[in-house]
Amino acid sequence: MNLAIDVHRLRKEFKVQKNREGLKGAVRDLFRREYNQVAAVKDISFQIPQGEICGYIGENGAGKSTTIKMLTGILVPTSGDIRVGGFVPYKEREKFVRNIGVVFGQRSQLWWDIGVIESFQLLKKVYRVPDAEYRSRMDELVERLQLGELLNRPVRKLSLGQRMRCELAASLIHNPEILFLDEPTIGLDIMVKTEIREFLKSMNKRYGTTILLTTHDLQDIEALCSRVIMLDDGRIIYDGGLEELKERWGKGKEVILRFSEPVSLPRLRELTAGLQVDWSLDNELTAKVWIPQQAASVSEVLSRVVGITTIEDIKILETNTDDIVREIYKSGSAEAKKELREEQEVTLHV
Ligand SMILES: Nc1ncnc2c1ncn2[C@@H]1O[C@H](COP(=O)(O)OP(=O)(O)OP(=O)(O)O)[C@@H](O)[C@H]1O
Repeated sequence: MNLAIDVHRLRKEFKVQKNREGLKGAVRDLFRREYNQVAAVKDISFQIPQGEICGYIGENGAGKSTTIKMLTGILVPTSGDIRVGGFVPYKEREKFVRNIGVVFGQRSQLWWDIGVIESFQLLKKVYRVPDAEYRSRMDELVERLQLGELLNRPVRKLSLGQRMRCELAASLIHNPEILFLDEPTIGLDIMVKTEIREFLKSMNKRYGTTILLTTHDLQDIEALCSRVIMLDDGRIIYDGGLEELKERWGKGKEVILRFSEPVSLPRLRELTAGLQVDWSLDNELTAKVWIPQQAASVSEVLSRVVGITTIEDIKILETNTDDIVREIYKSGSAEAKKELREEQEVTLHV
């Protein structure tokens, strides 16, 4: 397996100045500064194979940006090993940057006062992209990201969504193997978010571009990532498939059924006797059933009720990823949460 990103026991500590209290303390600080060491990333290890789109998530201050800055060579790690595209990012800067693209949603890599196309031409020179390659690449990016009308406008005159489309194009001018995206959809409306997600998916498929995506928007993760790495207080608390995460931590499913004839709660409960599911009625034709993860499957419940009358419509609602991830953040550990749930199950069965 070819690895795009290979990280072993990566650590970053920052030296933070201590502020002593009061005026006396402030004066003493002027003469003799004291410092604390703060660990932002604490000995994390992970590997990302070429061509994967991986979500890198965590609450504010978890250490995501610090990791991305080390992976892109902006920060030097305190300890640990990193290889990105075969390079040690902070050592082999010039060769290394030709392999990667970076988009920081909150910061621009384009020159504010000049036309977008001029920024692109400058980046072409920085990355030493041959003319023919640049032309065919630009044709593709302009078409896919609908940049035609934006090319001659200065960046400061673009809307956020227009600027983000240009930022993406800028990060891909040199066809990098690995793309780092830090909050690429922040502040964008749903239409632009969707366009950007579709674009990223197609780039990944077409060129096998590896993407590491940092985001607070879990819809980005759902749309793009098969894998997610979850960070809390500088440590990895989950690294695995998104579906697995949902299966492991989802609490159950709610199924809404619309019947062709009136149904009663006692009848529904009687039909599903023995399954620990919970029925309620919205109106005489519409019933809701909550199926806890461990209690029964949707098909078991449906097979019991299917005979009573025709089912006109079925809607299955799963616990959404936002809820699952919020709960894991709250508990601080995916493992701790699992133990907690197992405990609850034991209590339930007693
Ligand atoms: N240059 C720095 N000097 C001191 N501390 C820093 C520095 N950069 C980051 N930190 C601290 O390291 C921790 C991790 O910060 P980081 O920016 O990596 O988090 P994050 O997960 O990207 O958060 P957010 O979602 O808010 O961007 C925080 O406690 C932050 O205050």
